[in-house]
Amino acid sequence: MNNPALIKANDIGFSVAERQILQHVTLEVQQGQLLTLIGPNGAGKTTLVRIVLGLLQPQSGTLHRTAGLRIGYMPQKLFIEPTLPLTVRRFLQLAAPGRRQPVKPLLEEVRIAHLMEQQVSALSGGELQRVLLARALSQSPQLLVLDEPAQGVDVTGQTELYQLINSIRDRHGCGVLMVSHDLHLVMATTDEVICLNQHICCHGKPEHVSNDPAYLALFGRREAETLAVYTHHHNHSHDLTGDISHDNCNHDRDTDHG
Ligand SMILES: Nc1ncnc2c1ncn2[C@@H]1O[C@H](COP(=O)(O)OP(=O)(O)OP(=O)(O)O)[C@@H](O)[C@H]1O
Repeated sequence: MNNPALIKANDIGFSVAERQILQHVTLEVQQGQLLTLIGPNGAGKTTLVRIVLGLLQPQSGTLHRTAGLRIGYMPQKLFIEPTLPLTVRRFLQLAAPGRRQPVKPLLEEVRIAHLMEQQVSALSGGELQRVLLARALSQSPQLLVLDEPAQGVDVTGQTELYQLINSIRDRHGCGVLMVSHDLHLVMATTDEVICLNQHICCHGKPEHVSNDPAYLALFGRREAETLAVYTHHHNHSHDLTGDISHDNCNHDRDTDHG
């Protein structure tokens, strides 16, 4: 794909209180590209997303965004006070007060127009995720950043949601940076996958990554995925904090075959 890059992160490093959270992370998202970030719990995915959004400043490396880039962000968690009377319509109006996009087409796009007058507190997990997606779309984004958009959604609903995200990408031609735990569910719709565990363990087309030894070491066993207990057995190891305790791997963008 040779579309213009919307964001370019180069050799990003980030640490908190001397604990390295990310190191040597390089990636770019192009217009119309769907890039999935995959990695175990605590791998640094949300931290990287927050750096891309400009909410965190990396200690090393550079992040370049296209001038004036409009980003629609769907956070991993959004606490909405359950006792607050708030309809879906009002919630979306509050999300983009300056832009005042009509709410109905947004909800039609995510296929929940019938829920416009429903209380947000009464939504199912899958419905809430679609409302949050509509909220991200209310920014007319050139780049959609989705942090585990399918969490709290059953497997059938997850597949539908990923298909919906893909169709939104096709319709709007926006770039998508998406965090996911399950490569198998996103494989069909993802252009490129980056497998992150503090550094980039491997990257490439989904079929390539799914056969990469580093990916298999992290995610190979389905039961391990189900239990969200991940092991990491390539040519270096991570201590309890996730730090690399010894390593002879290549820390640049090239694949780290474990
Ligand atoms: N502000 C912070 N202070 C201290 N540690 C932090 C901070 N933010 C993140 N971390 C740590 O950095 C690591 C990476 O966190 P992050 O949320 O980016 O991981 P993740 O890959 O998104 O995980 P998950 O899949 O569980 O959501 C975690 O071990 C987390 O505890």
